[in-house]
Amino acid sequence: MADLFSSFKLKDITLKNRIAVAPMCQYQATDGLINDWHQVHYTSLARGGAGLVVVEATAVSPEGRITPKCLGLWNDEQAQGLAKVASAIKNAGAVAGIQIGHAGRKASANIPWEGDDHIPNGEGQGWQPIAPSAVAFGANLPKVPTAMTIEDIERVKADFVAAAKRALAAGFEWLELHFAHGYLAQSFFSTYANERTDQYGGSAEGRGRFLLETVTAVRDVWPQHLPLTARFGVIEFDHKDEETLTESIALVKQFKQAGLDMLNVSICFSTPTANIPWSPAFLAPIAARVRQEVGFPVATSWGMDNPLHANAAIEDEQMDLVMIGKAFLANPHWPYQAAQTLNIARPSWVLPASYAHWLERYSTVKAD
Ligand SMILES: C=C(C(=O)O)c1ccccc1
Repeated sequence: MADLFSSFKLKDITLKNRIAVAPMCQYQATDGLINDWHQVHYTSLARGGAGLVVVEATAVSPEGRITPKCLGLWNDEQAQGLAKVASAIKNAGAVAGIQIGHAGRKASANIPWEGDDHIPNGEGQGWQPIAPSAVAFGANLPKVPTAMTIEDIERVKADFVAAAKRALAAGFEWLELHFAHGYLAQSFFSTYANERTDQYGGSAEGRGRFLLETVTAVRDVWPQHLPLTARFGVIEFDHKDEETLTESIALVKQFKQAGLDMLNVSICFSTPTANIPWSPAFLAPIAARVRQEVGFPVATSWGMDNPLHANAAIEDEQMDLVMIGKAFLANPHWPYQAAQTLNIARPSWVLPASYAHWLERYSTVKAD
């Protein structure tokens, strides 16, 4: 029976444990380029003992950024910078992953601690968002986006393909498509956002077409021996959950047929009216249902910070990988804390030798 510290092989990539650092936007970039913040941030997380580190939502085009301070992978200079991050993650003993996405109607926003709202037209570094339909998210993101033409749709799919190629060239070995959290791909599938009457709207098949075509197009350029994954919201918590789950799982089955290797199960975040039942491991049963019905590996995050919950989710085969987010910001060595909590032998050795040696030696903790 696998546990949190069992290895995990997906395609030709083997993770040393089931702990992944979830992608978490840092909002520290200028023109989509990394800087010292990202280099230190990801290197320190990778040294913390996780098997996989997934770099934050990285935009496939300038208008695909959530905020002006988001990372990008739409040019070679950005890829060259990210190559240093990928190398540092791998040198620290983790697999280097990256999430690529497009923010859609949630784009052109101020960073969370500077408003977390759409940048007013004509002010600062804002731009006009694009989306499946001219329907605003609402609340703090009231801008009405421009409805995408078929040419726009083709361009954005090509942007995903180009970003995937750049991620590969930069040395990443794990790719996650950002299909969650009310961003562009999620919004194509959402009836809250997609009012199209063409082949990219209407039925669940029509609303899923952009996502499925993007998986197919990226799979064609992402090597078969490397994991291609997606973070996808399968539940909205809007009192229509069974309908959303049923439609979402049917689409995920098509993703699998198109070559997706794993799903990072998340929340739709397509409407400000959702009532999310925040609680420890609350998505684990949802992840287990996707894993069971689709028949491929899943991960999830949100409330998985307790090592006992994370370990149980793996032991009980609810999921194959646990995505830990905020807990890593509070403690970059979370795997060491988890190893102690789970009574793993010589827990300090989940960390690099330069740390493990001192943590284990001259211990002042009286052995039982
Ligand atoms: C910045 C986010 C992302 O990149 O997905 C996000 C947005 C909403 C909730 C959680 C995370």
